[in-house]
Amino acid sequence: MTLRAIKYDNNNLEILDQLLLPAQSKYIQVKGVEDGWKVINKMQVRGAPAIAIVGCLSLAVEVRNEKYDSKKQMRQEIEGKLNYLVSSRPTAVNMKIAAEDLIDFANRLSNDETLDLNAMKSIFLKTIEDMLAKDIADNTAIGDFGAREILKRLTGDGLVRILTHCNTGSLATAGYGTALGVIRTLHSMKRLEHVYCTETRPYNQGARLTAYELVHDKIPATLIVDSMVAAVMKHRNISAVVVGADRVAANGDTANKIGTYQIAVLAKYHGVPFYIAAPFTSIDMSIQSGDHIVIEERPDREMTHVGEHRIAAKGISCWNPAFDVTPAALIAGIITEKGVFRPEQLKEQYLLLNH
Ligand SMILES: CSC[C@@H](O)[C@@H](O)C(=O)COP(=O)(O)O
Repeated sequence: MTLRAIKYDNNNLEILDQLLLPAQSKYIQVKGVEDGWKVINKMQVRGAPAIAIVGCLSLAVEVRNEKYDSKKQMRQEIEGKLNYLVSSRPTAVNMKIAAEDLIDFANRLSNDETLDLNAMKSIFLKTIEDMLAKDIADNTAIGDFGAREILKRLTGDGLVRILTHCNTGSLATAGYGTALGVIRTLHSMKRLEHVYCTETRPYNQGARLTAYELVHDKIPATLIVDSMVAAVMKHRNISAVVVGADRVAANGDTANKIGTYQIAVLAKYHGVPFYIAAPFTSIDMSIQSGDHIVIEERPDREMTHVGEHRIAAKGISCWNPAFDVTPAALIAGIITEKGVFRPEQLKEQYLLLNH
């Protein structure tokens, strides 16, 4: 069993094929941007932070091997390739934000007359390579802030029971995870009694990937199907729900894996605090509300089949949105690497802390 979704050494990029987990652990080499686009689009790598890191590293592999005539040519090619990578999946914002930042950075390097082509290339590559370590550091900070926030509200036996949805762990990030990072921290503090993870139909990120991570780390956990959430809240005394995000709008509305919204509605009814755990790179201040988030629709086959096996009646039509938007009013707090914010505080805190 391995929990390393992304391997990058000596300009060699490999990703753990998440379509094959948990049955097989097999790495695939990503030789450049074309491969990067394909592994993201086919969901061989998935999870908002991992998508951005793999996309950018696929560009790094290509940039290092490429011979450019000028800094201007390098800058132009970088821009075109990053824009192409952004088109691989539309909902998670991390790749788009990384692309905008890197295009802006390449422009500045290109205009800096003190730098030659080689210097521009190595500074640019180093910036991408640093994303791996930064993501892990952000996730451990999210884990600490999130655990403290949840324990602060605690009454009763001192132990918590958490419900989570989809996969937000080492497999969705460079390591440790966001919502699953909060769970890991609670477990390491010996304050976690139990985790309930949803199956997360139709792609089963919960049953295949989160369950795999929880078993790997020996965290006490139980798998439930998506339709059991209300029953678990009624019968198992859930302390908090913690999930990840693909895009958080300026007002706190949050797009995450399909099914998140209904969990938030159920949490409200049962008086369970509902948290989003996400790095600043998942916050999109360019949109005021979740109404502007484009929701990816995936092929029917992901609903009608499990692997090669058809489970739905032939001829039935399907609707398969991969994400939904949870309104800010249902969110108790957004746990980031810079602190935990109520949705209405997010904009002000982001503008203050994002540098
Ligand atoms: C830290 S991962 C956060 C989100 O990307 C995660 O909750 C999620 O919705 C993943 O969706 P996926 O379709 O598997 O890429």
